[in-house]
Amino acid sequence: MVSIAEREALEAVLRAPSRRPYRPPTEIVQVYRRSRPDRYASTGLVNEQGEKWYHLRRHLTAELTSPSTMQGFLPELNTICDDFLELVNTSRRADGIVPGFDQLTNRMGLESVCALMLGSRLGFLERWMSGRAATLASAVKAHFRAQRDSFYGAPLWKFAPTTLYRTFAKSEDTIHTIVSDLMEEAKLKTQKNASDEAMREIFMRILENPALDMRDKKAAVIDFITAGIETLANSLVFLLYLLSVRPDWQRTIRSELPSCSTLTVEDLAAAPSVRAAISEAFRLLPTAPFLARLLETPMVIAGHKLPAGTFVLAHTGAACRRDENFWRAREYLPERWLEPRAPHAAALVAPFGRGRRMCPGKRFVDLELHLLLAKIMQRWRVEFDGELDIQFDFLLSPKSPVSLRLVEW
Ligand code: HEM
Repeated sequence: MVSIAEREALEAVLRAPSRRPYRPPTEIVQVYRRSRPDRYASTGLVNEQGEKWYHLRRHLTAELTSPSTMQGFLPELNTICDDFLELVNTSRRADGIVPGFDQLTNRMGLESVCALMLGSRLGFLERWMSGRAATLASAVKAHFRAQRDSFYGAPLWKFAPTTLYRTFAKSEDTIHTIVSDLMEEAKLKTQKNASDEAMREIFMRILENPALDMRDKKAAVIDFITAGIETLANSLVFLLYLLSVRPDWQRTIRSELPSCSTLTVEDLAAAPSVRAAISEAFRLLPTAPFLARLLETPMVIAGHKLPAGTFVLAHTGAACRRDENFWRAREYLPERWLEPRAPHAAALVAPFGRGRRMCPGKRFVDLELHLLLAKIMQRWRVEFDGELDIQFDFLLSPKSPVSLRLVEW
């Protein structure tokens, strides 16, 4: 395995043309799914390679990456964000502190990604979650942790069904069962009530696509849900934490926003300070701080010859913190995105990856983070005491629990 963080090396690896980029799979998912052909026709979009990956990508992501589908989802997303703010408000103490803010953002991630993928609201933002919502939330967490541990720990699970492997299999099993039930329910609801087409568009397109095996459809929903929740939740925590040191920027954001609660694409476009705040948070604290690739052709990097098949970790996050790539690189300065000061190697900021394997959730996340930040700033300013504890948890994650303060303007 080779790690790189130099600008030229990163550009060479991430810009190498490839029709079917090879990202090393998470082996525990691969092994488990191959052992369950009754449930899985493939290892899924995140872990497949080559033609099979291309087939899944083509049929599963067209709607998700379409600007018009996302615009159609905007009214629903406005409501989901408002419900999240209400949940935050009810959890807020008299001094403005919101204990366990990270848990709330996780519920927000679950509700919005499930609404997007299943076309119906599941109740993760209700004050008291249903038993099924709580079970799904903890299975998603266990699934994620087990993947991380299988990646970094001793690979004993490859030789015997260790506790780690059983935990992973149990979480995958729980998620599969719940997602199967939810898909059935969502299908029935859709047949009964065709009024909310924008919200159901992605789900129905996937469900009705004759080119996809039903097992792949379920695996896709599982993969989208598990890929989207922690990433989204962590990004919101990091964004608010970084912004807490810039009360002036918070005031600028607020001054650019209207006071109405339903925000449109035009409202967001008229607030460039929101975009700048988000871009800067992704530069300084990206939840996915590196990208993994397998070289398809031999390459010479910094004078070293690397053969085809080399596993490369491209540390875009580390490169973004170097002064040779960004002016005052270690500081949170959203203004750099409105008036760039050299050096400004914007191409190194790749929180959603690069090329054809880039995150298909990017457009959705962009919209959701814009809405959330705008709505929070309309109502409160954010304060944080001290430093946020961050751990490398497969992704960069805040060490739980996170408490921040939301103060009325
Ligand atoms: C802030 C939130 C998110 C971040 C930072 C993020 C980041 C990433 C990154 C870095 C990759 C790897 C890209 C590459 O190798 O070039 C990826 C892949 C992926 N993401 Fe996301 N993601 C986020 C949210 C989401 C959401 C909400 C969804 C689903 C709705 C999603 C679904 C996926 C899928 C399915 C892949 C695999 C794509 C493929 O291999 O073709 N992600 N994401």
